[in-house]
Amino acid sequence: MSAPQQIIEVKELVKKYGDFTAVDGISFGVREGEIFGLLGPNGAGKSTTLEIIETLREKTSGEVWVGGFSLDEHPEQIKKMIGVQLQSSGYYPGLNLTELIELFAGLYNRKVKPMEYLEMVNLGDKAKVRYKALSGGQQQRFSIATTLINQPRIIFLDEPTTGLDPQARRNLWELIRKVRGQGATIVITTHYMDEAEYLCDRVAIVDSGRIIALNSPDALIDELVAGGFERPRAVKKANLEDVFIQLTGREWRGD
Ligand SMILES: Nc1ncnc2c1ncn2[C@@H]1O[C@H](COP(=O)(O)OP(=O)(O)OP(=O)(O)O)[C@@H](O)[C@H]1O
Repeated sequence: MSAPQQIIEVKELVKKYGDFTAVDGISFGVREGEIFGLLGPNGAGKSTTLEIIETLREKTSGEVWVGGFSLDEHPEQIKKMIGVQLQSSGYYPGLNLTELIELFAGLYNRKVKPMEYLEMVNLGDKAKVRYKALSGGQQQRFSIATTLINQPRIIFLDEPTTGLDPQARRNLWELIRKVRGQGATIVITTHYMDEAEYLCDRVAIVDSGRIIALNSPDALIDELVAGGFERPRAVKKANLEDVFIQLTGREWRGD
């Protein structure tokens, strides 16, 4: 097969759990430097797809390349170039944030200044606080900091804003954009349409283990409108979330 042109290439990926097909022949490519979204409802197969690319889950069939390396032949090379967001259960509850960053750095065999990472995600004042004492938004920001320690070319974020309030979500969106601005490619799963529209350069809409559309959010909307679609009522220039943010402020707070 010819050499892949994109930083991630997925071809005809299938994952079965017994008789159930969770991922049903998915193919897509991710371009270097983009924020690529897997958008779909609960159970669509987004996490399964992500975990296979991350080398954390066995596939049933299909092919995956990351940074030119085949998942079947060079999973170790792939692990070196990716940053994976751990679920919160993966953190030692008794360690403070500085100690946790040092622990990760040790795993990756890197010397780092923990404060640089904490400041990047606006947690400099929490350096001596334990992970479990953080709020939901702070925990998500911290977990993004840990994905950066390995200086990865590609960062995978699985539903990074689920359960956060509007300020915390928007703060996290800005953080994700900042990380991309430093040169990383980002693959994100979400079931929030506004998140995909705001953050992603391109999205694959996943449903029942298949990709049913893939394009930039603008192009997908334009295609729909070109097909004669009209919203049933006039579109307002703001939504309730905008009202909430306007009233309660945009600044960092105890999120
Ligand atoms: N270990 C497993 N054994 C059996 N079925 C599984 C397993 N893991 C996931 N599934 C099933 O595979 C389907 C896809 O799950 P997956 O977690 O990939 O979906 P998702 O799109 O990420 O959804 P969510 O947003 O709910 O996380 C679901 O129906 C789920 O129940």
